[in-house]
Amino acid sequence: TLYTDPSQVPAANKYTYIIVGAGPAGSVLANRLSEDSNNKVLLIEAGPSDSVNPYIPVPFLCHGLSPDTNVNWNYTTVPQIGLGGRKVPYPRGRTLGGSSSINYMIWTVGPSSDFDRWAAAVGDSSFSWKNVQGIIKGIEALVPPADGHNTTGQIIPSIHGTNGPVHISVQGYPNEMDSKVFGATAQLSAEFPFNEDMNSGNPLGIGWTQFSVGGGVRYSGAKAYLDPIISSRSNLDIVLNAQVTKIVRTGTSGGLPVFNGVQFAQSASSSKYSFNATKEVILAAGAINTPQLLMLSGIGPSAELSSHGIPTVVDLPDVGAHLQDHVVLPNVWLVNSTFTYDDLVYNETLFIEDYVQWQTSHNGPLATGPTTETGWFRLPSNSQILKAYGDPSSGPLSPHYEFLFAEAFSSFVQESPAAGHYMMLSTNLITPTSRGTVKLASANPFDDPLIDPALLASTFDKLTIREAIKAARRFAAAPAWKGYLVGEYAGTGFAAAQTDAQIDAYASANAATVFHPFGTAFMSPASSSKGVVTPDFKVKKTHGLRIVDASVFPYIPTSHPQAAVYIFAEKAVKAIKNS
Ligand SMILES: Cc1cc2nc3c(=O)[nH]c(=O)nc-3n(C[C@H](O)[C@H](O)[C@H](O)COP(=O)(O)OP(=O)(O)OC[C@H]3O[C@@H](n4cnc5c(N)ncnc54)[C@H](O)[C@@H]3O)c2cc1C
Repeated sequence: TLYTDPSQVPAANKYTYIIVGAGPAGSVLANRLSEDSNNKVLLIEAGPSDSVNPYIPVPFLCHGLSPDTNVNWNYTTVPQIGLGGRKVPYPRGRTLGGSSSINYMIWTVGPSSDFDRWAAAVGDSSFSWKNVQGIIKGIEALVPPADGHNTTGQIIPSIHGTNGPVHISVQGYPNEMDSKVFGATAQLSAEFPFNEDMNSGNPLGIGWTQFSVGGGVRYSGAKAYLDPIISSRSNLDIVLNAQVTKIVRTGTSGGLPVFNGVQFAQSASSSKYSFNATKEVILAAGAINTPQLLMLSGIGPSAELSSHGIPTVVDLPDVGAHLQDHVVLPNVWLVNSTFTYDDLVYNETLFIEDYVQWQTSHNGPLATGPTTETGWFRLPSNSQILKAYGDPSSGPLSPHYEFLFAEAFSSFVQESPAAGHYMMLSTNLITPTSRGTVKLASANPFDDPLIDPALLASTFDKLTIREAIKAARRFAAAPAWKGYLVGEYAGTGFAAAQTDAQIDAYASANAATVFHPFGTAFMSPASSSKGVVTPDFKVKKTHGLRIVDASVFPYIPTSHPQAAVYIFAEKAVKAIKNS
């Protein structure tokens, strides 16, 4: 049953599992745990249905879902030291599908070494690359792009799943820039090699972006895992517009506090409702709201809790610590072209034509994701930066920085100019050594948490993004761009940023988040005094409570991370079913 208001859930209902948050992780859990008809499952989502915003299913319109929309928590960071004290928007999805309903849909599983490093860090080989292959194939269904073109040479079908819930495709509708990107890749292949499929375990090089898009439609966690079962599974209840305000301690077992109750409400002024799970409460509220909720419930660093008058039930200092995020720096070039996606911003008639085409056939330019090529690179092995600061990557296949290409103006700091044609080649920092925090602003669950992703805060991060910008300029100097790239855009300070000091100042003034918070309730061996959850996703020093979402990763994926979240969630299901 789908309830749109907390007051509709019958008070007499009994649940085996209560899941908090309907992002990709929560959607996987709700589907898999309700496969067993003996389980009665309640999925609680703070936001509304994903049907309230018509842009959600339209791949290219992901740009219109952040910031400040009705399916978003619309957070802002605290002032960022590495960004000259700027605060930056920090969108998180607040609807069925969570952030996978507002994200940019880039689908990357990351390097094999990420999985092997997680396995080593948590002391459990089931997380290794070799051991998650079956899980990855079970999640994916590789499908043709919306324009149906032959994808030979763009993707290796044999490494993908064919029958999973999340549809995956390359973008379709090749544009003018694509041939230039691959021309430059061929010309400069020693530094920027072509990679036919970056989801093979080796992402390095430049290739076609794969998206969680099928048939021209976004595949969010909700579309993939909830839509197919929402009306048929009588043992699954979903309640929308219900914000969990506290995880409730219901007793003690074996000397440990049992946390299998939840309290939720529609808003600060509305009534509160409480339910207990007979087995477990599973937090899947994401890397920002999961630590917030733990702290509101007395689970976290005791000094932080007592500063807000919250009694500590379980002292876990790593709750809200170790926040890791990727940094985006959109670099813009002017291009010599009569059409780029900028025209959709300038020409309303054209936009409406394309939108109508998408509405009638799920086809056309809006049926594709926003960034047609992606590249992953390492600092050179003799790099002074690696010598001085160590190598934070997971191994020789793990990238330090990324290129993302889009045939349009893009800046997180400025509005689009009123005219002109542009290309964006963003340089993204993938292995940050900075660590930030999520803290409470107050004991009121309806106050936004204080989010400090510490963007570009460390010297390693600053020096690496500087090298990435220089690499992007080397790539843009390839002969293939001649006649197409006109010059670097001046308005963001890019063209004028030539000395190292100028480049650093430009990066600090223009960088923002790639929206990938991770690690705020990280996993470690059960015997370790560090960390928040055990390798079977149980919250340490408690009974009846697990966390399954982006919070639990000991290191941020060196990729776009949604695939890793699905993989961890499918792994967690196995752990829950086995216990
Ligand atoms: C704008 C944007 C673009 C992105 N682009 C990409 C991309 O292209 N590729 C990629 O791989 N990744 C991308 N990501 C990241 C990716 O979407 C996330 O890593 C992933 O969704 C995290 O999943 P999650 O289940 O941990 O949390 P979330 O997806 O954040 O879901 C958490 C859910 O819990 C709900 N919730 C939170 N608190 C409560 C509460 N107290 N009570 C009830 N419900 C609650 C939220 O409303 C939300 O629905 C992007 C993210 C954003 C925001």
